[in-house]
Amino acid sequence: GTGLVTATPEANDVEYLSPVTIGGQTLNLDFDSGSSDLWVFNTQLSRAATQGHTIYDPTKSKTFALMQGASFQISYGDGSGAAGNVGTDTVDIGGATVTQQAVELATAVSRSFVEDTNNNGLLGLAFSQLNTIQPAPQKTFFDNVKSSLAEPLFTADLRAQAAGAYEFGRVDTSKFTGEMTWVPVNTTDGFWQFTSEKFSIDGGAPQTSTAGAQAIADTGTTLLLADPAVAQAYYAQVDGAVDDEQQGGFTFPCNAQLPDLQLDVGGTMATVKGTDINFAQVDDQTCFGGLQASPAGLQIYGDIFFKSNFVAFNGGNNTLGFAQH
Ligand SMILES: O[C@H]1CN[C@@H](c2nc(-c3ccc(C(F)(F)F)cc3)no2)C1
Repeated sequence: GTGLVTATPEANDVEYLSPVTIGGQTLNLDFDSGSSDLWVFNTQLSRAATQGHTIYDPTKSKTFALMQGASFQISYGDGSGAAGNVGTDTVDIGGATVTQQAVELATAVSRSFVEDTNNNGLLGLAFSQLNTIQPAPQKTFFDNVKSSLAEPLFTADLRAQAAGAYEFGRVDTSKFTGEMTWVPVNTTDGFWQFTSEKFSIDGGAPQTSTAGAQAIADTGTTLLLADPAVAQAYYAQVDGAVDDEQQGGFTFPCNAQLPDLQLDVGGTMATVKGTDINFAQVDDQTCFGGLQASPAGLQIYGDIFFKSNFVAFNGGNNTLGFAQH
């Protein structure tokens, strides 16, 4: 079978939310190809924590079962996190269905999740080895649904300030232009990881990123966190750009002409549109860049990258497909 849901951007495209039906109850979740837990806001959380959120009530589901003795605790790149207990229930994403999917019920969430009232939990789409359930890690929705899909893959079609889609089981070739390039994935660390060691600015001479070399496709990260050499070289081409410690990264005058950025994905160059690199206004003249230096050795290609590139995640042969859109 297949499954299709919309991916609706929050303000400034900081995240994209998609409807998931759990035991007959539908919540908007943040699909995250950089983690592997499916957890939800639910009736166990305090009224204060759930104010404004849509919550899952396991007592109202005919198909819920508690996973005795199981718990989870997860933290994300920005220091946010959640923890709680675990059950199983029927999970449906746009028609693709898994019975007895591990559903993690938060009993504690960090402040930033409480305040993000449209986000009612995360659905992890990285590899199951990263699942945090104890004593025994459980499979992701994709791992469970894969064998029943027409093709063992899902695609991310994220758009700048417009509704996009996640699709399970097929590659909708009407969603992109030109050819799709497939590259091998290194699953050792549980991410959709690939080699990315070259870059160019506005189609100029290719340069080699020094610390870079490896990148992950991460729909749950807002920005494009690249090798510092990439960010330095890019913003050197933008008049008035500065690395502003107070703002936490590179900023530039909002009327700046932003060049396109080409990034190597497994040997082929993928383009990130300059317009997509203007992320958000931080004061009347100044804008914050969607391209920033990665704090780690690993490059994290987040939503800024996906706005220019349609990506297919193939769990059958562990490859990633990239196409411009
Ligand atoms: O951990 C890595 C795996 N993917 C990245 C990720 N980060 C979040 C996240 C979502 C929402 C929030 C909050 F609502 F603001 F709290 C915080 C973090 N989701 O995926 C980073």
